Amino acid sequence: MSEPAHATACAGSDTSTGRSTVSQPIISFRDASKIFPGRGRRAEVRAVDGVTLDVAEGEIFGVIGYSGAGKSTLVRLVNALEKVTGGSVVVDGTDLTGLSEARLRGVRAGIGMIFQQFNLLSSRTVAGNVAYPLEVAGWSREKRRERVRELLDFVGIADKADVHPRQLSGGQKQRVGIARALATNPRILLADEATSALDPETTQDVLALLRRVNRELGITVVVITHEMDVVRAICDRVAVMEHGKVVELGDAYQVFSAPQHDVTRRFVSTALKDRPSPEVLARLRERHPGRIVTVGVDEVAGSSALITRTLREHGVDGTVVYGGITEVAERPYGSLTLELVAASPGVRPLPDGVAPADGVDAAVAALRRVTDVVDLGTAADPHEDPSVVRRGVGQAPDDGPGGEERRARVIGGPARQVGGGPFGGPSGMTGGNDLTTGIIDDGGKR
Ligand SMILES: Nc1ncnc2c1ncn2[C@@H]1O[C@H](COP(=O)(O)OP(=O)(O)OP(=O)(O)O)[C@@H](O)[C@H]1O
Repeated sequence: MSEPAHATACAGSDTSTGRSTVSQPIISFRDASKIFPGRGRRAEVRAVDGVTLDVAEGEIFGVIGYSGAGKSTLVRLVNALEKVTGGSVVVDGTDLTGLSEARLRGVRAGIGMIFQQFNLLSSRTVAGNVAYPLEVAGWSREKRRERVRELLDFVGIADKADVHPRQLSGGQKQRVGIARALATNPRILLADEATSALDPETTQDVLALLRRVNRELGITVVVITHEMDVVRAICDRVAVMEHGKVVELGDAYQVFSAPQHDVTRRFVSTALKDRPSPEVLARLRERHPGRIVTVGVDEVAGSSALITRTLREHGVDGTVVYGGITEVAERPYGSLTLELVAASPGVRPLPDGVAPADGVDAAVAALRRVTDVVDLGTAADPHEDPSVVRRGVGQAPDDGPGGEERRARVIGGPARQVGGGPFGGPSGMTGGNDLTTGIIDDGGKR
């Protein structure tokens, strides 16, 4: 794993945002397990299996995994919609193990939750939905009205207060869900596949709203998803789950740039489309006979200006033939694939002592000193792309001298042992809903 799971203080958010980078955990899982007993011939299910991790106060923490990995069960342990069968979960200093229902209601009051299917009350207006947890909590009519107005303003649907959910788009419904979850000022928001039913553009809008919830209201957000793009867009840290266990845990940028586990590599490859596939590479070689290299671009090494300067110093022309630079946790990350050709001395004088034939080799060596480089050879002498192997089955790459040190600079810590690549209730609702706290539950989707 990328990070000791037992740490009591957690690495927090991006320093460039000016937010605190270290804070105390607001949620702690300690060897937490949830085993659903077998029934008849059905075997027991270890939905959550010995998970130890901390969620830092004020961060956006992602939990990613394929279907059945245990993500939903893990977060349902946080508001005790499911109870641990082993280990413990501590929320905001309170150990939930063995807590009475009355005490649990107090803990739940500090936790909001939103769902993939929104779970709105179809018989109530938008304002009525948002007011619902306030009614349950005993707020006066006047205070409720004021709070609902404030919340609908915050989520950007003040004009929809009097319409019913059926008249709303998916994105608007989720905004109502978010407003309702925030109504009683929770300190934690759990988002269970909150954007999975939305189109890509609406997904971005809702993710931007969740980021505002985190930044402007200081609410810790735990995002469950099966989409690495969601992690890329908003998460500070991420836990990758498989078969009930956390198989990788770390800063989102670090996990993207040096994924350790096969499952993580598969997720990362779905979110980063910057590398040419073998088929694309074959076509590139047909069109570009020169030396093809893929260079990493990130906030420390490999800025395009640095790459251009390095090539110029070696009398080499570089043409971008493929690539993409995106943001991971609001920091630049990606790669460019270049065709390198020694500049003709007639066109541009070579630096002293550089012969045209040496230029490309020397430039590749120099690029390796400033960024991660995958040398794909030429059409006449093609080199295999090790990242195809690396991203597929996880062999450790040889990313050239200085690779570990470079990655350490990128992730802001000491050099690590890494095996990853250089880029390397009421009507209309289902489920059990706690009418005392206004907690809305989707019944665990089962
Ligand atoms: N109430 C339950 N009774 C029995 N088994 C359950 C129950 N809830 C979940 N499970 C099982 O626990 C495992 C983990 O389920 P969980 O819903 O936590 O996974 P998930 O990663 O959220 O999956 P998905 O993305 O499909 O929702 C699955 O095998 C599931 O069938």
